[in-house]
Amino acid sequence: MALTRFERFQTWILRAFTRVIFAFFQLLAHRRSDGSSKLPPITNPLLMVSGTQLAQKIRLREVTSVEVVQAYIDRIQEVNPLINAVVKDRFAAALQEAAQVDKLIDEEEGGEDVLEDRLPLLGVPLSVKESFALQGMPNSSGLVTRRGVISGVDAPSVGLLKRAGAIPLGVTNCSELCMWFESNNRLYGITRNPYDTDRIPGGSSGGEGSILGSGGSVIGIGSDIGGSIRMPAFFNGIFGHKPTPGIVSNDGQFPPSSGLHEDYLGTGPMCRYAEDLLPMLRILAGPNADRLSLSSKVDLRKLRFLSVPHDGGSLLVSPVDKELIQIQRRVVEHLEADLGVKVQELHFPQLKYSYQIWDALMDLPDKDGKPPTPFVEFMSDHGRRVWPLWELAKWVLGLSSHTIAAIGLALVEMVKSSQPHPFYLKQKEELQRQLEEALGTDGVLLYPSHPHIAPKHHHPIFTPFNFAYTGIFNVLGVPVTQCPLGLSQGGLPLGVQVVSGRYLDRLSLATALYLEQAFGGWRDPGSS
Ligand SMILES: CCCCCCCC/C=C\CCCCCCCC(N)=O
Repeated sequence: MALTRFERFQTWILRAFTRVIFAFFQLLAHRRSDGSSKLPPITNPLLMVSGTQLAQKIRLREVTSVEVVQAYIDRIQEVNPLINAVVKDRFAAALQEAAQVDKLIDEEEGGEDVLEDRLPLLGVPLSVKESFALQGMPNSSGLVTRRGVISGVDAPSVGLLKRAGAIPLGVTNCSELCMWFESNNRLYGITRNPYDTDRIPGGSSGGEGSILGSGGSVIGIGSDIGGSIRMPAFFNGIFGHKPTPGIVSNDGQFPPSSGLHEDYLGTGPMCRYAEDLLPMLRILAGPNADRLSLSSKVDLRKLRFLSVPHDGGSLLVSPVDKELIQIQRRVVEHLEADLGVKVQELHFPQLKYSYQIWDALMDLPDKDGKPPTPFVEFMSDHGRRVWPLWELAKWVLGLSSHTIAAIGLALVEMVKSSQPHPFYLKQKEELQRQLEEALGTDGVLLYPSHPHIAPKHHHPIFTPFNFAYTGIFNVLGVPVTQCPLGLSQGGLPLGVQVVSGRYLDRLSLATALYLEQAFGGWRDPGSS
């Protein structure tokens, strides 16, 4: 299924056209930009340890929870004016809760083990994506018409983290209705990348990515139906995990899932240190954790590693940056030299239809025949319908309360056929079969996280289909861990997606721990 000459010509024209338009856009945007700002380096050593280690230090009374929470509040206050990641804080309440934790530890007579077992994250600060219900905090998903919506209860996933002892510091920005990979909306504004504030932190969990990457949070929670955990994790140099579907509850988020979206949406941990991924997943999974056998030891030498360097040349998606191809090759070389394994390079011809496959699957009805809620319905203004073309006209005049991305998605929805194309459904079946066969029960696959290293602000408008590199694994229903791999020549995070078979999340999580050791994991953007 190689591309025909005509297809290659079409692609070339499309890319050249996009480049010219973006260059023109940049020229205009440059005149309005206030320039990139450098984040201050992290000076407090408390900010340089994992959540797991912080919890242990708190339990052992080496440090108080109040000290830890205060250290994170100080860092957020230092960086947030530059990155606009935390959109509403609860610092006073968090400090009170931390004081209660310290009191509880003073009074606990059962010993450290009891606390570790019952409250593994006791006293550790947590950030939460704003689209999740967190009691007493806004839950708008960046929608102006939801201004003032305050959660009365916690989303089940957030509740589990709180019951494990984590202390939420606030909620973080996302794209409008969580359906874009730049975190910008008309309610809270635009979030910036801590490594270069002229660049995107990704989306939709971009506030999480940005605050974690900047050292203003150590553990957080995100959601992902097309890459919304993995893209921000990649662009901000942190870890993120999209679990096997059906393991972590997606309830208590806005917008709620409909159609088959529940099968594709993943709620999962985002964090700076790989050792926090597994304990967080265990907590988030609740009773479902047993289905993942997370305590079984993984011997990396016994795994089969597979590497897919690119999607094979999609007409719609950009080619993968050279530095990303090179770093994935370095991972392969490292695995072979260090573990003595042979990494097999694979190519799946269907991957070049990743966007079309994702799009076709997203339109399918649920098992009762109910189609997904149209995107435009979520945009509606207190029951008043939003007309995408009218909204576009308003946007041009600067009068719309929606982002161009949301308007664009509503327009696309308006013109596209509601019947998924059978060709793409067939491609998905074939890809699923081949992927499952390749992964088996001991396979781990490396795949680029995105074609580009963190792009400039607004660039996704010109490359809207690039999320297909992550989106394809949502519809394939496999777990994926996003791993940082150091910085590019330009000082921006590099990374890779690590994919494993269904219910075998522990394989990609173990690989993440290994890659952190080998490639250095998260770096302080202030010192890099
Ligand atoms: C401004 C132009 C808009 C054109 C829209 C072209 C169609 C692209 C289709 C879908 C983009 C969805 C991006 C999904 C990003 C991640 C979503 C998630 N929550 O995981």
